[in-house]
Amino acid sequence: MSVGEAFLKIDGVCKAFGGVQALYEVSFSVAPRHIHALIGPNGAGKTTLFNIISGAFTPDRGSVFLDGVAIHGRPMHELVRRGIGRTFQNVELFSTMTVLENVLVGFHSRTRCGLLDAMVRWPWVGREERWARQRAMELLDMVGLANAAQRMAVDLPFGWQRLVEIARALASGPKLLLLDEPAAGLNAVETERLSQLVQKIRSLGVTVLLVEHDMNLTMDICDRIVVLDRGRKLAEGTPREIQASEAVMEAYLGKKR
Ligand SMILES: Nc1ncnc2c1ncn2[C@@H]1O[C@H](COP(=O)(O)OP(=O)(O)OP(=O)(O)O)[C@@H](O)[C@H]1O
Repeated sequence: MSVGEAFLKIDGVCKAFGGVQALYEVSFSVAPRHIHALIGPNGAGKTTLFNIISGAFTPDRGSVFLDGVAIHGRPMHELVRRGIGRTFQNVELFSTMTVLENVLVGFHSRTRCGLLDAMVRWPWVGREERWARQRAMELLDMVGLANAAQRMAVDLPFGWQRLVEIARALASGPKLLLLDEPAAGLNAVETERLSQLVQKIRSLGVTVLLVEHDMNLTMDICDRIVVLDRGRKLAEGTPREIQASEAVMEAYLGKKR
């Protein structure tokens, strides 16, 4: 892939926490509308890299480019506006809100309405609200949870909560969606549904970068895979290339297949 084709470019990123070098000189690119996975053993640095891309952490060295623009070190809210959406390893929904309200929160970066506007209730506030509710219901329909819209989010089975989180991330209109272990805790049927959902999201023009331990899912749906090991990039390639890599088998899959 030439640099011109990269939608997300990670360039020489380093990050240390005290004496722990969580990431060292990590570089790779993600092409637009690709599904790209980041895999590696526990502590490899995957979540740290997600946190850098989404603006939670600043790299010690190196750069992150989104569509050619340097975004490292920018605040999270700006990165959401620039088109980065994410979900978390431990699902982070608002416990006192319904499913629909949780998704509506995701529209905040796209609507004009501030606290004062909401109190005054200009006519356009109502229009924005109606638009956001309609879009939120469409997103819930897309993830298969339209019927659960009025339920409290915390009352849903864990697998469904993950889908709500994806719907909320989509509400911000991302161009790049970061999914942190989306299949964790899902049963086989839910994982199959997730697989179809991620491919549908890509078909809508969204680039997807996911951290995932479920190798079947990763090998099935990803165009390319980057393998991290102890903070360094160990390998990169197509699922077939990664499966055939001796280095990956040794470091990550324990030589057995
Ligand atoms: N906020 C932090 N403070 C101190 N050390 C951290 C912090 N975040 C991550 N680390 C350390 O950095 C290294 C990489 O952690 P990270 O969570 O990025 O790995 P990971 O590949 O996501 O692991 P897992 O698969 O277990 O989630 C680990 O040694 C971890 O203990």
